[in-house]
Amino acid sequence: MEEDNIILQAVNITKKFAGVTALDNVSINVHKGKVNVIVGENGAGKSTLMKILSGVYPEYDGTLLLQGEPVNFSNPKDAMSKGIAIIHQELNLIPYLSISANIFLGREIVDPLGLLDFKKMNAITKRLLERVECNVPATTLVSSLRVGQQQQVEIAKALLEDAKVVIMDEPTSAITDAEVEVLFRIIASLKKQQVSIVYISHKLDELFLIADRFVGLRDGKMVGTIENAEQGTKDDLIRLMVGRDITNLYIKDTLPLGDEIFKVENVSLPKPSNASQFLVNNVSFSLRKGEVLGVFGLMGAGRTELLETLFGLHSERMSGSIFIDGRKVDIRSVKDAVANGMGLVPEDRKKDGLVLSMPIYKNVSMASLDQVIDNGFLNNRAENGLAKQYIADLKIKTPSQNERSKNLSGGNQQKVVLSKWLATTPKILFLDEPTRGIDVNAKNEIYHWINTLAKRGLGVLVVSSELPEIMAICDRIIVMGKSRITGEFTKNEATEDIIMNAAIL
Ligand SMILES: Nc1ncnc2c1ncn2[C@@H]1O[C@H](COP(=O)(O)OP(=O)(O)OP(=O)(O)O)[C@@H](O)[C@H]1O
Repeated sequence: MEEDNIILQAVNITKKFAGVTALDNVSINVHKGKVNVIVGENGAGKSTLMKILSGVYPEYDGTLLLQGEPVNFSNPKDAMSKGIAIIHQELNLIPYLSISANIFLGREIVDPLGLLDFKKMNAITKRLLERVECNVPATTLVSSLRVGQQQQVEIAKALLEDAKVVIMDEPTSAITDAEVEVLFRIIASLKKQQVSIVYISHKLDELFLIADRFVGLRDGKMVGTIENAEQGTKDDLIRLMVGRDITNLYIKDTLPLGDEIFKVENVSLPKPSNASQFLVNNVSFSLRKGEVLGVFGLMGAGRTELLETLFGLHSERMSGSIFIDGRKVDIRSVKDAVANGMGLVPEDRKKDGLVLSMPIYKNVSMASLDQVIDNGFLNNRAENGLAKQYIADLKIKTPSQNERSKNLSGGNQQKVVLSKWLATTPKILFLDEPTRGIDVNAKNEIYHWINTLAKRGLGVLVVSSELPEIMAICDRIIVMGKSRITGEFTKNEATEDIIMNAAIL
């Protein structure tokens, strides 16, 4: 590869945090007009490297070269003015401002009188929105946009500054399949304009659709590249990430099922704004001990609302009945749910699952304080012991149980949330998208965990929008569409086509 095909280079980059070397002498090249995919297990250092490339971390050892010239970005704005933009997993728009105001925030256009030139800014925004296939007026409030559209606005914002490199950190983790298609078309058109993409994702199948080349990171080190993505196989990619083949790929054991542990009858949840429309509409199902029941549905089908309703989060509006071990229960709060042996690992770990500023051990014990209280006092040793056990069991990558949760990589944060709920020793566990943002190896480990829990006699309800996942890990699958149950299939009956057809009813 000739030098002029390389737009951005990281040369011998080392980045240390207290106690952790996140990047160890890493050198990578970003090729011009290509989709450069960075792969690696959770905690490998991908996000840290992206933050260095985009000015979020101005301090590190080593050098960045932009078109062969050394650069040092003092902050993301500085990086952006030099043509490097980053689209974070959590989008950064201001909801109560218009699209145009967001795009021009901090770089507003003023007319000769010094007044804000809305007409000009709206006109430029309109053109940028067209480039990213977002067909809404420039004056639309960001709060009224779907997540996928907000992401398109972020990309439009990057294009305003004529980005040469756009970094995307797990861009498809929260958008619909239709929005993914639009995103991939935008990426293709950016490539044509010689814009370079740096892309991180754990969804291996999608990577093969868009990657031109792969760069592998492992434990903070650069371990190799696959220069021609078309010639790489899924096994090559896994080997690059993990350093070995994953031989123990998951297939669920078929276990004898126990008695019915959980039953739901005619559960409904009306919309807060309109009691004649429903977020969950007349849902009934049952779950047996040792059973893994999947809930599949497209975005907005009511899956997360169903779990929340059953977990006592909307008790004031909910109707219908819940039975545990054949006994009718009244779940009016999360506390009631936990007291009745239920656990919920939520979809949005940062918002609902973790207190990020707290150390790991506090998060792990948070929902099971009775286990770590001695004579009315918190027993620090018991709390630490509990956390240590889960760090070992779930292979959480951290210097110690004292590390603040916000310093963990995304995948490892997810494992802490899982630990928190396993520590409550639930009888019924709800998992909402349990492997989002999780690498291929850790996914496999989590599947084995789910199997182990089922063997211990738990009833497990798993919501997932990944069809291959739900088909691999469940004994039975219910499908939701438009807030109702639209299909139910055993493991043997389920095929991707049948499930998808039920979901789009
Ligand atoms: N601010 C921080 N303070 C301390 N340690 C950190 C900080 N940020 C990252 N780390 C550590 O650096 C390592 C690399 O983390 P990074 O987030 O870059 O991984 P990643 O490859 O993006 O992982 P994932 O796929 O799980 O998101 C991890 O061990 C993480 O705990």
